[in-house]
Amino acid sequence: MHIGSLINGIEVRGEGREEHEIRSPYNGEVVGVVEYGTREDIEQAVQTAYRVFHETMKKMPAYRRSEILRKAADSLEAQAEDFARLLMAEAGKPIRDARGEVGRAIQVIRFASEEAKANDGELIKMDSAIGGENRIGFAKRYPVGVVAAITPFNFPLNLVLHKLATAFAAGCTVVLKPAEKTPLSAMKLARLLEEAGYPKGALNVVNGTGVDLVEPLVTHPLVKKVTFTGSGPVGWKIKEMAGPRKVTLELGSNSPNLIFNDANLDIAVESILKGGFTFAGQACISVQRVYVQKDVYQPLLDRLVPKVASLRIGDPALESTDIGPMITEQAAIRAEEWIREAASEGATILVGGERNGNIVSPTIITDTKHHMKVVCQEVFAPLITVIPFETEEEVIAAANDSDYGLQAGVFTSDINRAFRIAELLETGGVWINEVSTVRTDHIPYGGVKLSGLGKEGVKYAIEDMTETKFIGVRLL
Ligand SMILES: NC(=O)C1=CN([C@@H]2O[C@H](COP(=O)(O)OP(=O)(O)OC[C@H]3O[C@@H](n4cnc5c(N)ncnc54)[C@H](O)[C@@H]3O)[C@@H](O)[C@H]2O)C=CC1
Ligand SMILES: O=C(O)[C@H](O)CS(=O)(=O)O
Repeated sequence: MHIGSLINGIEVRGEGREEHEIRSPYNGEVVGVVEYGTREDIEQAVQTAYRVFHETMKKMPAYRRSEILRKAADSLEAQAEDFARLLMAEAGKPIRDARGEVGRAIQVIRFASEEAKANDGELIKMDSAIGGENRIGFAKRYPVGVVAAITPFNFPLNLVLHKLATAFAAGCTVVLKPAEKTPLSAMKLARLLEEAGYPKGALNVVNGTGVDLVEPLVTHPLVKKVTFTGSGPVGWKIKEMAGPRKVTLELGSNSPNLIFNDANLDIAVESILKGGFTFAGQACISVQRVYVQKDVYQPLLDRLVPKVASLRIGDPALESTDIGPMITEQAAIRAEEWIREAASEGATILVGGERNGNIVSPTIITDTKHHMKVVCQEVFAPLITVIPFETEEEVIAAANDSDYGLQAGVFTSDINRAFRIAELLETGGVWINEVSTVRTDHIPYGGVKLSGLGKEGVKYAIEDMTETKFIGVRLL
């Protein structure tokens, strides 16, 4: 696959644009070539998106947007295996996980198709206010206009769709800057959406690095909303750049998962295994800190360690592979350094801790201290720390002692405790008897503290791509 950027339905390439190879994170094979767009391409893309918003999208009825999205979902379903193989090739995602991502992406488009037809406002009970008698009031939502979308490498299809499908459902137009490590699936998706009926220029994609392209994109006067998913420092910098525009930030975390002594340990172990190691832990809600009540600390480890040790590491193309490569060797080296640093300060590596090129073996660390990077920062690698606790108060304090707050998991069979803790955890979402890593695509999703700002989840993302206008009538 050789791609450029997509502006007004035309793929722009050549004319001095730099070529970059996309290589498999697993074996370094070239899987595609991308030509980086320029600042001028950003200008053209935004101007196009602005024109198409006013000339076309504003006139397109909701039923038509819904139909186009339905067609896009059917088309993605028909090409699901091709997309899964592309995700596997460019991101190094094990094929079973890649298929899972495509399955979710299809659902995202279907949810967006339904939401395109949902109510876009509410009736206000005007006579609740003194002086409101004899009046009718509406709060009606309108699309904001041009949305700038910036996305990360780890879910290169689904997280892109969380922005593209929702913007279209809302009636907005988009300029997308996908992750430079995974632009191929984003471009294939853009073509699919146009074939399904997105008007030319409703979706524009400019490929290249964030350093080069994001500032001119998010500061453009015609951009009304910025939606970013990626790492914290970049996200908060973008928010500063975006000034008065609406901004959604979906950022990282070091998710806490709490296992009480009345929990079903088999379920907890299976869930941690999946939630801590899927896609080599490169998910922002990956299980990172596992707090286990003292009575069940050793029994949990006795069950978990052999299962982690038996995870199959290797070629993401194989159906049997559980753990593939990390996205780059630098990312794997960083994880290895953090593990070594913790070990040198007294932590115990119960399993894993080794690196071979881009691959970090699945790792469990115990005897950690709170200040260690593997505990207090986002590891974004196949690594969990397991920490004992005694009381409910103690574990709530420990879980909340974090700069992040995205999602958490609590395992207990005491429903009163479950709700008590859910109220007290400082995160955007809490699962009971499920790990932090689980996300269905229609729930409100987004962090507090340094984990982000605003919510995604189809309906919630759409709300954030609209402005509410009040319209009142005085009955004469
Ligand atoms: N809360 C959420 O929903 C999610 C959060 N993430 C977070 O994303 C991170 C991993 O993804 P990456 O792709 O490595 O993140 P990243 O922040 O490096 O890149 C994300 C996007 O920002 C752009 N970018 C990078 N550096 C930039 C700069 N200096 N200025 C402007 N733009 C820049 C990139 O080109 C890319 O499009 C993790 O921290 C993870 O937790 C990932 C997925 C979902
Ligand atoms: O959609 C998801 O599963 C997550 O948003 C991906 S990530 O945020 O965990 O990276």
